[in-house]
Amino acid sequence: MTATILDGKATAAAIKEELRARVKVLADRGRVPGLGTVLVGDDPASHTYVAGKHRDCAEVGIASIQRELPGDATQADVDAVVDALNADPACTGYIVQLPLPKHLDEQRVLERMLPDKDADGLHPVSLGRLVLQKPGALPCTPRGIVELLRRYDVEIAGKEVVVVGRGVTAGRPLGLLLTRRSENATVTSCHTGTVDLAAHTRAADIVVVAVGVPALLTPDMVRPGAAVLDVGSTRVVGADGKARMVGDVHPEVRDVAGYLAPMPGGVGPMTRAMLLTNVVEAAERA
Ligand SMILES: Nc1nc2c(c(=O)[nH]1)N[C@@H](CN(C=O)c1ccc(C(=O)N[C@@H](CCC(=O)O)C(=O)O)cc1)CN2
Repeated sequence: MTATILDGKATAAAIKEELRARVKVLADRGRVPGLGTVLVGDDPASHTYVAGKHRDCAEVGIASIQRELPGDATQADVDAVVDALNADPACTGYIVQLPLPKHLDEQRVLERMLPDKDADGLHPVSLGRLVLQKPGALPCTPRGIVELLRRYDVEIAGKEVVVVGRGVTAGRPLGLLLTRRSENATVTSCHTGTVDLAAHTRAADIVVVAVGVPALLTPDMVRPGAAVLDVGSTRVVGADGKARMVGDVHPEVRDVAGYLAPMPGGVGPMTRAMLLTNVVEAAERA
């Protein structure tokens, strides 16, 4: 068996097309949405991701507000940028690119944001709304995973889902999202403390891996026909001395799974598309 590829790139392109039309309606009413980004330091991956977010904005007609701070910025420097975005009427919503440099208190920065301007769904109030199943911005990676499965008609309701990883941007909120009444999956959360990971993954209809351990999920750990989504992304240097990004799913899983969201080209582009969706929805609510 060769898995059907859950093509996040093509799906994100279709979503952006839909968003372009919605942004035009807003713009015709004089309400162009604006996305702000706060980027601290010179981590190359973070710079790439933020640049991609602004390219996406340009594609669909969302205005961009970019704020960059040096790697030695103080907590007060970051607070000042957050306060300015909170007060800026042109900024519908914004994100603080994670991770922040180690000397900064990430949680304090997120908590300083106005919850209604949280475009990422990572503010404690947004996460609380998710727990309570109240409307609010949803974290982009989990939302992208659910949207990708939906658009490929992969049944979620009643299915056994194993989520490997409990980070705040992906694994932990994904469990909350999938167990909402509207999704109705049964979710097992696995992590570094899980004793027999393979026993869990082998019993799953859907496996999502988001830990950052290259090729952690091997073919023998997957039930034939299951849907597998790779969220991990680790920079490795090959024998040829060249650096490349690798996922958490072993390439041969493609021969066992029924569906595969690969890395690259699966969940990552959906994360970006869901950020735009959150911003457009916030502008439509305002
Ligand atoms: N404030 C946030 N910080 C971070 C988030 C987030 O959702 N909000 N998620 C990640 C980084 N991220 C977006 O910010 C992100 C990561 C990867 C991709 C992506 O499209 N990756 C490509 C592969 C990588 C590449 O080719 O360079 C893919 O999967 O096809 C998009 C967004 C952590 N920080």
